[in-house]
Amino acid sequence: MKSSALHRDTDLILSVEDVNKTFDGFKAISDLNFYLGDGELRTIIGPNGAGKSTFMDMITGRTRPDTGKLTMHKPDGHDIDLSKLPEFKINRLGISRKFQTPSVYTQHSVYDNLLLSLPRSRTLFSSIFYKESAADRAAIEEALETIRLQDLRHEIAGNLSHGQKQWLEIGMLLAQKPSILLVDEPAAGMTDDETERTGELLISLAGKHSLIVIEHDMTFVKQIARDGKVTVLHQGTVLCEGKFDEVQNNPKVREVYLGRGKAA
Ligand SMILES: Nc1ncnc2c1ncn2[C@@H]1O[C@H](COP(=O)(O)OP(=O)(O)OP(=O)(O)O)[C@@H](O)[C@H]1O
Repeated sequence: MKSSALHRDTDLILSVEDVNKTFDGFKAISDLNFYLGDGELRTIIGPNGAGKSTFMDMITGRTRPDTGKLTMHKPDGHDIDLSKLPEFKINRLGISRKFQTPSVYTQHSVYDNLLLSLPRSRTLFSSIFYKESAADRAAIEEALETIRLQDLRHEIAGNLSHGQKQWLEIGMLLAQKPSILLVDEPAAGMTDDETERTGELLISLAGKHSLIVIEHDMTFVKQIARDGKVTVLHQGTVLCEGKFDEVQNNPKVREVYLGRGKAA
């Protein structure tokens, strides 16, 4: 039952099958199997060292699996073997990653940050002849609306709050129209209000994009998971998968994760 072909009926966008990764004799990822539906918002939790970052690193090509398959399923029916591709080519396929710390151009305005992130505009930006097109402006307006920073479009990004910077960076990634967006602990360091708004933002992206969100904050996980699936990683493999309540009440999860006092 591990053939990716068998899973095509269910509109998958990503299959990770029998993946292993060892660092200096330490098995960071162990027989990992994971399937992401097209348009799904999947939350991943797991204790420190469970392999969450390594998992994302393998999807984006930052780290190569020792064995196993990572396949992106394109809407046109083509399957692409990610394990053979360099990082920049995986990015060009529409797999984008948002790291935990915000990365924006602090000297530029919110608007110009979004302009800079549009495909092709970065190399042209410094040219005095560069003028954004109507399509560019429409894409920027759409991103501003999605991240709810319309009123701060002229603000210098360096002056934004931590949460606003995170939303801006998400907007910058969205300007590239990713198919799969990987988001690493978006709520870390945010106020409660910012956390809730971030949850609303991610929920609004599901359907248009497929998302994998790693998070430790259980209130936030509950907010974004809603009726969707939560995957629990432990010792480099999937310990269990299910709805938030099922996962939270699973004795194995409580033992390895919730029982360690990190969660609600
Ligand atoms: N480049 C590397 N070299 C050696 N060991 C590594 C490397 N990358 C990760 N590891 C080890 O693999 C294991 C999994 O690490 P990983 O960072 O993927 O876990 P994580 O679930 O993201 O943890 P955290 O929640 O603390 O970020 C850890 O024991 C880590 O020390």
